[in-house]
Amino acid sequence: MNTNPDFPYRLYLVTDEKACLGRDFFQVVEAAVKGGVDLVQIREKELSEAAFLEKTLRLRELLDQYEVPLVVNDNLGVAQQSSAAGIHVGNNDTSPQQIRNAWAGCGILGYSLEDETQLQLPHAQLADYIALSPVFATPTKTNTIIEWGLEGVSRIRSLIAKPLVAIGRVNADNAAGLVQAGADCLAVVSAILSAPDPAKAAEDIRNQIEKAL
Ligand SMILES: Cc1ncc(COP(=O)(O)OP(=O)(O)O)c(N)n1
Ligand SMILES: Cc1nc(C(=O)O)sc1CCOP(=O)(O)O
Ligand SMILES: [Mg+2]
Repeated sequence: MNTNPDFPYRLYLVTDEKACLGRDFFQVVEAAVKGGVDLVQIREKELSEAAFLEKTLRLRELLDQYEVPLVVNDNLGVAQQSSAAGIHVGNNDTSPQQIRNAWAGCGILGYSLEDETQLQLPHAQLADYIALSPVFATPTKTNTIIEWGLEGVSRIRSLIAKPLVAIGRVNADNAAGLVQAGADCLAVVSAILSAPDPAKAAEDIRNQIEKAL
């Protein structure tokens, strides 16, 4: 288990307005934070650049009240203009090298690992955390390549000391196993945003994480 003081986060909410099932986006995210989410990524793939920036600024204002950092998915311009805490990128996005060169204020740089050989890339070496993409296949994001599974989490844990984030069909039933396998932080979309009670769903996952630490 990683105790990196620069990445103390355990429960990472990744947004998707569709997953809120028609409920108010900001109220659902706020409930999740009250339930134990300690890091949020805004990931809204269907918005225009202007709408994404506006939503990011509004979400930042909300999260600032709880001292919960906001990470922006993919979009370096929006991340910089909103003074977000950081950015998450995958293998088809702006590279971590470009981000480090262009944005001195980037506090949290996340990178999606889809293949063990990518650990050797500068992408992985420049990242503040590595996301295992995905630990379990999920209908929320289908353009993925592999499934790491618990065995993949353990293998990557044995190879690197960097914080490891598990994403993909994470829920209260598999949370403890993922932490025991070596994940430092669990990233969740639907098990929280689509839950009847998002605060309780976050609290249940958080409790499983804390028990397994
Ligand atoms: C925490 C976290 N992990 C993985 C991803 C996926 O990023 P990426 O591979 O760039 O895919 P998109 O999210 O851009 O569709 C993520 N966003 N967050
Ligand atoms: C945003 C994202 N990235 C993934 C990856 O594998 O890189 S899986 C994913 C969505 C995770 O949604 P849910 O918690 O509903 O399964
Ligand atoms: Mg991306």
